[in-house]
Amino acid sequence: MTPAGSLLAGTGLRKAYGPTTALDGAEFSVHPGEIVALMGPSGSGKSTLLHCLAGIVRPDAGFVGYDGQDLTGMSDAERSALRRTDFGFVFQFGQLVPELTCVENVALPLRLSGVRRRAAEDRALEWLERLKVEDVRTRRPGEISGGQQQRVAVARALVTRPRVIFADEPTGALDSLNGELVMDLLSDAARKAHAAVVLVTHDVRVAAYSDREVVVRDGRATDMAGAI
Ligand SMILES: Nc1ncnc2c1ncn2[C@@H]1O[C@H](COP(=O)(O)OP(=O)(O)OP(=O)(O)O)[C@@H](O)[C@H]1O
Repeated sequence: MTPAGSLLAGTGLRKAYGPTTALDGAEFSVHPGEIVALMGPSGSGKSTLLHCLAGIVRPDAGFVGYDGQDLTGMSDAERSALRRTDFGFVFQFGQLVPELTCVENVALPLRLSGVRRRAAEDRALEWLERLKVEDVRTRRPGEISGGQQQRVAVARALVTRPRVIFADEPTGALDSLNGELVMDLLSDAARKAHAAVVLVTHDVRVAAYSDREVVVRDGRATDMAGAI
């Protein structure tokens, strides 16, 4: 169902929004432990491809295979359960729950999978320390900076040790030092925990952390290694 050795793969993915073709037969695959950067001009379909691969957007045609399962054939409930247990998300905006403190936000995915409050918050605090935002643990997202929010969101994405990490401009709100910190932690997730990491970025410094760059243009994806 997926190319040999790959953990996640999309084949013949098509998606239109009204008259706009966002994906036009895109192909993509990623192995465990591999970091792939999706690059390309604005509006070329990078985010749509990421969202299809993550089971957030259902493609009009084509299929997504994950670990021997057909993601496109699953019900919404099955896909949400899979996203919670196996996937981690780092998006630039709007992912923290405004009513919860930062430590509660990071602990949330663990709580949803049945970990007790104390243990979940201990682990959440360790990740806040790794991201150097432990000092904002009792504050709510509206009371901290955009860059701090992004680091809290990275902590929340990594706390469950996901098998696939989807990151859309993961360093967009960060200065270069904190950008490096986030990229080092995403690299660790790939190298040490063998997570597959799919990154959307315009930043060549971020892309430099990847093993492979895939260029998306007019809704099609081309592996740069194959193009050389
Ligand atoms: N929800 C939506 N409704 C309507 N059109 C959409 C929607 N999402 C994306 N599109 C359109 O689909 C095309 C691909 O968008 P997408 O966001 O995937 O591109 P992108 O490469 O990620 O762009 P950027 O680099 O600017 O974030 C664009 O023409 C965009 O306007």
